[in-house]
Amino acid sequence: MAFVVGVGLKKRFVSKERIGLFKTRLKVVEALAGVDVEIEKGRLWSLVGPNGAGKTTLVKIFSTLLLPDEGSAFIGGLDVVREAHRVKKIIGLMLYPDKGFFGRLSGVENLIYYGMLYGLSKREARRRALELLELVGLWEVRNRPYEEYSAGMRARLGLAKALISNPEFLLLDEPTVGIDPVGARKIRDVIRGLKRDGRAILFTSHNLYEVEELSDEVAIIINGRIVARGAPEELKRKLGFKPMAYVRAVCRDGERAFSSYGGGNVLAELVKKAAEEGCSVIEAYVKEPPLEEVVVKTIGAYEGRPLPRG
Ligand SMILES: Nc1ncnc2c1ncn2[C@@H]1O[C@H](COP(=O)(O)OP(=O)(O)OP(=O)(O)O)[C@@H](O)[C@H]1O
Repeated sequence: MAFVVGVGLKKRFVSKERIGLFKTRLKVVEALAGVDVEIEKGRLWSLVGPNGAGKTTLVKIFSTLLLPDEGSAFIGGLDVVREAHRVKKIIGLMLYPDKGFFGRLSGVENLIYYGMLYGLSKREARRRALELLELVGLWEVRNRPYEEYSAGMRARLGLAKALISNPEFLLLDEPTVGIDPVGARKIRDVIRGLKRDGRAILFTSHNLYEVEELSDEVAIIINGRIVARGAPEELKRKLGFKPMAYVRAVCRDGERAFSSYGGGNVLAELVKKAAEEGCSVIEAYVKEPPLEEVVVKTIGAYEGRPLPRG
């Protein structure tokens, strides 16, 4: 059994919708319509999809902040609903935006506070806080009050907070939003290190380049239903996206380009064809379709179409 398991998770929200100056009606939103999840230790599982698709709802269920209406979820064999207090000890959550910090306290003080909430002694919490501030690149500003932190610094502190209890399962909801490119790369390096350490990670991001870089498995969610899933390359093939082989060569009549859908074998054929035509190859490569194209086209294909039953 995988370390993190979700089976048939469903969640509905009922809210009031204003339909006139004084009139309201009840609106039912099916945020999750039967979602299955499996994440092994040392693996990163990404959930991608449009705004309002249900990503944060799933993150909140696994982090015990929301109860599912139906289905079950387990982390390390612990039931997320019935054993929530034990689950909280083995997970780390980073939500965007993180509202759990005290504005007047410094970064280090905020982390010490959370470390002590997790049962660390003050000395141990301080040691861990300083280690994490270094890890996420906040060492220089560790003593500045949180209210003076920029959006990117706040996001980094959110990641440090998620790591304070040395969790086995990390839930990272848009961890690089608002972080500058250099900082985002550093965060991705930290995430890679966490995977190597054997932690299971549930990750959401609208930055599909980073999703492709980090994920072992990607699930595309639309209107609370997962419509496709698999390792990035597998997902592309399943959805009919193929790599393209390109060859650039200098021929008697000038420079020519040869291209065809396919991988290494097709590339070898193109190189052979160029040589047979008396050309000298100057460049030969296979280009994968970016995950972004695959996800955007998949979401577009479902627009206005009834979704498969969850
Ligand atoms: N507390 C709530 N009350 C009513 N509706 C809610 C509530 N929380 C979420 N929803 C609705 O549930 C659906 C799923 O929301 P969710 O926040 O999970 O989406 P998301 O995929 O994380 O979106 P985003 O990419 O914008 O963060 C949306 O239609 C949202 O409006």
